[in-house]
Amino acid sequence: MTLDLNNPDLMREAALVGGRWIAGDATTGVAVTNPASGVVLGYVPRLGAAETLEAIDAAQVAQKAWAARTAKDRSAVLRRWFDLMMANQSDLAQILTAEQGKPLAEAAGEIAYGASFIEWFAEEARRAYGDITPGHAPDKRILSVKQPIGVVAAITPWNFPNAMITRKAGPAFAAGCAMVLKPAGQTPFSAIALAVLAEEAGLPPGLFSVVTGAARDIGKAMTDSPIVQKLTFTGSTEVGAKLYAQCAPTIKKLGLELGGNAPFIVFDDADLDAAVEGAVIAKFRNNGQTCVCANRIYVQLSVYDAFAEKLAAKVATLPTGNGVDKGIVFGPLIDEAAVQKVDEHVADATSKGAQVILGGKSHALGGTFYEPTILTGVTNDMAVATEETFGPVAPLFKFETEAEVVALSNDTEFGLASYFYSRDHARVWRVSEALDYGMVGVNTGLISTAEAPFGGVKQSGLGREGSRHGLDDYLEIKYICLGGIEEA
Ligand SMILES: NC(=O)c1ccc[n+]([C@@H]2O[C@H](COP(=O)([O-])OP(=O)(O)OC[C@H]3O[C@@H](n4cnc5c(N)ncnc54)[C@H](O)[C@@H]3O)[C@@H](O)[C@H]2O)c1
Ligand SMILES: O=C[C@H](O)CS(=O)(=O)O
Repeated sequence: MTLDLNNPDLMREAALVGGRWIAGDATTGVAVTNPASGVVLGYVPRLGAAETLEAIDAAQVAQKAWAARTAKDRSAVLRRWFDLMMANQSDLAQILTAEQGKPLAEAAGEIAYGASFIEWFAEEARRAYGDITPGHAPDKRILSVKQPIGVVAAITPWNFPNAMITRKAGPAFAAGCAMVLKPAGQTPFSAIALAVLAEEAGLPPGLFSVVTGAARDIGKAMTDSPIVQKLTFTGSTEVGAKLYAQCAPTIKKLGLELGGNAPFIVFDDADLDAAVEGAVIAKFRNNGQTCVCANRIYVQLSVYDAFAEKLAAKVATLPTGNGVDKGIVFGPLIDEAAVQKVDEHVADATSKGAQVILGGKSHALGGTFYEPTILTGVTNDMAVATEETFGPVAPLFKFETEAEVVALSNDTEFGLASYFYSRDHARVWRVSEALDYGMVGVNTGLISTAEAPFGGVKQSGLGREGSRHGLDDYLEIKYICLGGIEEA
């Protein structure tokens, strides 16, 4: 399938291994399909352990030279990469929509968001400060310097095929590391397009590899390799736990951005219209396929009916369709398994007494399109209360007191994002501090930005991506003790 690209070279049916491009084809390669139409977009090579080890070896060589360059020099290359991403934003968005399904406007937004991590870490690259600490003895001086971890392996998901990569590549290259990336099998072309632009920006050969193909084999080669000093993974908690265990024998540093089950709380003192706007973003962005999506919507009793009515009225105006068509808000779900999970959650809820006030079934468009759905009368015994739906289902729970809803919100093994609406400043402080999550959105449903430390607690992961903290996850602190400094 041909896309209408200004820069056709960005849509490359190939993987990048240690500086060489390996072509994919229909006979031996892996097909990549458009979730809106089922049409095959193209093929990427089915690579495995051998090519992964080749990429790791090349990364080890390239990383040494890259780390030896000045931070200012590395910063300039990253800045050029950012400029190229923005100059090619329309093409990158077209590729992203074609393989992931999100509407073009949302895809273009992801490109800008993804590029912002490269921009941010182009600036942070020059601020990996060390310390000189007042010593404990007159003949000694205590220094600490920050140095790059080395070769990093990255594995990323399909739901944000651009930004989940740059959120790792930005700090990694800024710190002086090299990266071997395995993108999601559903969305490799966005990763490949980033590599094409990285080469053009001046990233040296071998520093960044994109290995497509057999996930388990590629992942095992990454986790087994003693050369790989860090694994950074974004995806499900289930897979994250497996990779965590696989990294243990070589004591790798880990970055884990895993699953979520975000509560979205509407107190009776909230601005209801603002809360509805926030709920639409927090619940339905990327068709509900984000790790920080509101998975449980708790509404205080006295405003429950008004909120439910307003939310349904708003969502009913938002169109579903092919993401390339103008004005579309809801694209397809990524695959049939995603539709099945959404259907199971809706069926489970209604079988236990929930009511469907909007949607509730596959869309008339067929395929993997699903009607945006709002459920009322939802209770804690339903699957939507404990499982990540990862689709366009807004389950509305009732609550009476602040203490009750904080306890309900925290009753999960996840701890990524949380949200609440209230105009009582004392309550804002109390609830922000009481929610057991890595991130809290107060009177907003959209919190993700390069300037902020993105990440979770409990089984939602380890580490932070973005902010000034994000660079530290790719640096080691080296302590240098200077002795023998005798008095003159
Ligand atoms: N915390 C975050 O920032 C964040 C962001 C996006 C998605 N997610 C989570 O990811 C999940 C959805 O994404 P997904 O379906 O792509 O997740 P997934 O865990 O199924 O896959 C993620 C990546 O891991 C790879 N993978 C799967 N099994 C593997 C194995 N055994 N060895 C090596 N690699 C393997 C996949 O090919 C893909 O590239 C949801 O749970 C969502 O919450 C979290
Ligand atoms: O799926 C979760 C990603 O982290 C998306 S975002 O960073 O919240 O846009």
